[in-house]
Amino acid sequence: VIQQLRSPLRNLRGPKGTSWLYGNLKDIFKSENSVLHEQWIKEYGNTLRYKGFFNSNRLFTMDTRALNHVLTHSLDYQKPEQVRYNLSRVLGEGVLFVEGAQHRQQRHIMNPAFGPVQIRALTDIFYDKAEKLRDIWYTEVTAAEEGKRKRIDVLSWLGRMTLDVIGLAGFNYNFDALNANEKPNELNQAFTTMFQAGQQMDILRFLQSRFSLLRYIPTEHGKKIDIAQKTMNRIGRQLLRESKEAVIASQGGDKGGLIEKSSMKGRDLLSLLVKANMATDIPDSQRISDEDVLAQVPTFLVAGHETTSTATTWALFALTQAPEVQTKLRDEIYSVSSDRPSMDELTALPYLDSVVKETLRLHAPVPNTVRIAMKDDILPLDKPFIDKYGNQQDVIKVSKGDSIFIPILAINRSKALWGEDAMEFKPERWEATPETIKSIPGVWGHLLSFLGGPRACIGYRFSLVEMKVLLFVLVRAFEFELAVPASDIGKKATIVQRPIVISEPEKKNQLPLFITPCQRP
Ligand code: HEM
Repeated sequence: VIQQLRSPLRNLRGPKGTSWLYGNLKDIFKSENSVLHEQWIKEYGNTLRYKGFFNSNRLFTMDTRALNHVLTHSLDYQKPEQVRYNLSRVLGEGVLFVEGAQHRQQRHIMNPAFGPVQIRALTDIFYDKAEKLRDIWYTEVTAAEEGKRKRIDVLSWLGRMTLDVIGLAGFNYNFDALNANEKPNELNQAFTTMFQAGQQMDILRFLQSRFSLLRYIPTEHGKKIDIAQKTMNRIGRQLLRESKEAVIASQGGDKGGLIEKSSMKGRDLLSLLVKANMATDIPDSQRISDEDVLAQVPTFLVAGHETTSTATTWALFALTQAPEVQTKLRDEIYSVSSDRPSMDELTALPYLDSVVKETLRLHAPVPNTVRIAMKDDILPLDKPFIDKYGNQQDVIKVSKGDSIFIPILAINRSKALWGEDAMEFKPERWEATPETIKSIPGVWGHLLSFLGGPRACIGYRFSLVEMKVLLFVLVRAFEFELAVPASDIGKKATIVQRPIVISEPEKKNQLPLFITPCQRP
């Protein structure tokens, strides 16, 4: 209460809360991502406040200078305590969870594993799994009865593909999720339990995330997470042990052979991380503990699996809605003679690049995130705003504890930044982009999709190459058509925004497509 009374955000204009407990959050949750925020911008301008839990004030600004300040000062703007609690239940203290010096230390050790050279070495894994998916789809659609077309839920298949990829590329573990006849293996089951539990919200969980004393109350949901966590931990330790043994063996056994940080040759991310952490040419103070290394296994799974499969699903959706784009992309792909171009050849394809950028712009898989101010601060602005007293303000004042919404999707599709056609899927826009987007503080492509600053997505290169391989292999082999009317496709607003068929709510997330093998000219 005191924090709310002293917060300068109370002087900003914005909508009234519609619930004493949820403020405007339920309305936001009920509507499609960003839609309500975009209405508020029209009503109150670029900088406003809306109501969060217990009607607290939350800052919402589209000002790219202010957002840049928040993202680049990651020590002063951290993840909210309740988000961190929920993350830690599922992930342990991985890089997605930790803050401050521990985060800097983990990122420092992990960054090299995500460099272009390391991702190049993973490209074969992407191709192996993309081709396996292509062959499965081919068998499914050609086995359909004469005259009947088989609907394929591309979202779930792409999810299996990216799970297999992150298993192998992340820590040399074979989920074999693309093997439809096999029961999901132990780690897959544990991960699914955790992920589903992580997405559910009830009143007790909500209160537990806010009030630490309540965390001692045992719940069914908590028990499930505990069991899944034990499985993940056991398998994680085994993978870590294997990685360490492999590193030692590759350096000529444990007879004092020196491990150079620059000699990273193992392919999977965990091995690279283990190698970098065991390197003899880094000071001990830079090393991270085994527990911290272990926490990266579920972190990679959660952060790197659904995000990429969702992005590729939206790319296929967009292609079904723009047949001319699909044809143009296929023509470009056909111009490549090899079925497996190298990572460099793939990244040099301009239209494929534009399609991927445009998908990540308009269908950002993570549509927003939130930060908390750790101290009183002043955010610089590009453009002044008018407060609720009608006065012009040239900066935004925030106080310690204030919550700040980071509008990834709203920035990605802002008409002020991208032009009047910002809501349309147009890969051609990337041939000549407006100057205004240069102010967007994103780590890649002037987009906020992977965020920016020290907490930007570490896996963006991994994801881009994986998406490009998938689109190359799939669009080369098939034509895609939506199996339901486009107006029946909606977006479900959770952490990752996935498609739903509005008329089939019981099926949860899905994207049903008709897939036709194409005849190469
Ligand atoms: C299209 C795919 C992806 C998207 C859109 C995406 C998006 C994001 C975003 C928005 C964040 C910042 C979240 C926040 O701080 O609130 C993030 C962080 C992160 N991502 Fe990704 N991501 C993708 C793929 C991946 C992949 C493939 C990996 C790993 C293999 C990965 C690993 C991570 C990690 C470890 C972090 C935490 C970084 C830190 O806090 O230092 N991501 N990602």
